[in-house]
Amino acid sequence: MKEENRDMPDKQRIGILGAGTWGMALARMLANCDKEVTVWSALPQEVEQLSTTHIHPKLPGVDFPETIRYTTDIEEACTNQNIIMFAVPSVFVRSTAEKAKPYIKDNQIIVDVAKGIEADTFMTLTEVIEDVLDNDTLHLVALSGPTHAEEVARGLPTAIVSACKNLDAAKYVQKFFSSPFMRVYTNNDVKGIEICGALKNIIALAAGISGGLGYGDNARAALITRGLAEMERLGGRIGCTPHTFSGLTGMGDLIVTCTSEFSRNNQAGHLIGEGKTPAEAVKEVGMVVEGINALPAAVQLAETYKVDMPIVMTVNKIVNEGLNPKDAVNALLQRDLKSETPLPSINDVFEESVLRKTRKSGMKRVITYGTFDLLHYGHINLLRRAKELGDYLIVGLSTDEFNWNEKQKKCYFTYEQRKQLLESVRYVDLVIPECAWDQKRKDVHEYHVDTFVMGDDWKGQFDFLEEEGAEVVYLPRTPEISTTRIKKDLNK
Ligand SMILES: NC(=O)C1=CN([C@@H]2O[C@H](COP(=O)(O)OP(=O)(O)OC[C@H]3O[C@@H](n4cnc5c(N)ncnc54)[C@H](O)[C@@H]3O)[C@@H](O)[C@H]2O)C=CC1
Ligand SMILES: O=C(CO)COP(=O)(O)O
Repeated sequence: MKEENRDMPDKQRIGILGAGTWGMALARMLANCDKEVTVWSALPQEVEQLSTTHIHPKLPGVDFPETIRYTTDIEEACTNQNIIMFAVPSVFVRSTAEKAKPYIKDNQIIVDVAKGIEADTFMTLTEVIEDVLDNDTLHLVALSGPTHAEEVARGLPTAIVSACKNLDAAKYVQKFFSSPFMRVYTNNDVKGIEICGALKNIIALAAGISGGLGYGDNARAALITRGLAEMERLGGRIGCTPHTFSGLTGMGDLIVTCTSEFSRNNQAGHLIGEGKTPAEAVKEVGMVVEGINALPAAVQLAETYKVDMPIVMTVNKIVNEGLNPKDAVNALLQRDLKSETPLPSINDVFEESVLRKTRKSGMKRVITYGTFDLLHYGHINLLRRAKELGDYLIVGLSTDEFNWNEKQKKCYFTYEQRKQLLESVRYVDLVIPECAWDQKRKDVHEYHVDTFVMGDDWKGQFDFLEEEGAEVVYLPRTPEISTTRIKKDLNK
């Protein structure tokens, strides 16, 4: 981060995009901390009302400093600012970024405080902004935590997290937003922070629905705890840091949203539990209910990553498929009995920590696929050369079902036996199941693969993986040996 861009001669300045309750609560806090605050809104009547009354209709009893400037001109809000902050509801983040794009300078710090995941792209909101602005010099920060606008606007103690891959930018935002009543922490797990922010809203809908049905604190505590387990499971598969989920943006925000009378998601859920339709509930709340917006992406992510998320799925059935809330809760309770998540083994922890590292992290990951039945020196030659292309070798091992259904091939050794053999080869770091031809594209992303390796009998057939960012290498096979040959020779 170039420090000189932050050295502005006068007061520190911020342009806030969005004049809802959260944008305005932060505008008030920052203006009271002597920051120069400009608030942009897409709605001219909102700008008119705020600049004449200095009152926000959804934050009654809160007065806003007259120093705050209001505008409908996004160029004015984005020009010459230390920070530009996105505070519009998630569905408007992309269109607002498109409007702001011409006025964003290099090295700009951009903070997002909205919580959600875009429905069609499954991008988190800093990813959406990054996608639109398409400028490598920008610093994108997610600012998130258990922070109801109604309390921040009244100066009540609050803690929040400034998350950015660039520590200097995270610290800059930490300092900028620290106030006598707001304590700001840093974190570099941006994806984890944003996944937490989006998913906790869905769990809060569930908590509200439960309350609306007349269920008590026990049910709410169960939903919070099991909801957190669902968030952690998905986060773990995506590669987020486990600790994030027990932090302010995970457990903290989940607690506040599932228990507070101020929560829009909790309120909407309550109304749905009492029998209102989701549309009626959203209308009655009168502010954005992000849990509903986040449902399509959450469901898709759970299905794509094959993560069990029963609470999220149940809320989706109620909100989007018209399932009766009472029946839905009964179905949730009647599921197969199981244990609470077991502690991962030391090996799992190690694998997780390796696989979480993204490409360009310095560790080069290689993947290869095959059946590896009757493991022989030709296999070992291939595995050794594959490992030499990087630091960490993953083997996608064809399952017995896949071999039988797709290749009409029956192995001598079972999948578990073949897996055990491969795991004892010193070149192999991880064995994963290969269950379908088309999983390779997904694996390349999920395991942050740099190099895809196959024997040269497959030459040309996997070149399409280069589009996914992996280098594709075909290694010459050891000519005189193969499993088929061994079987044939033994049958002589
Ligand atoms: N309210 C809260 O306590 C907190 C909210 N958040 C997040 O902040 C985001 C905003 O939430 P709120 O301020 O509560 O929402 P809100 O419902 O109060 O925001 C409505 C605002 O959206 C803006 N808007 C309306 N139509 C627009 C358009 N076409 N284009 C651009 N902007 C438009 C307007 O300024 C309007 O006032 C959400 O993602 C929410 O999850 C995060 C933390 C706390
Ligand atoms: O994110 C929030 C509090 O941290 C706001 O949650 P609600 O949108 O449910 O009010």
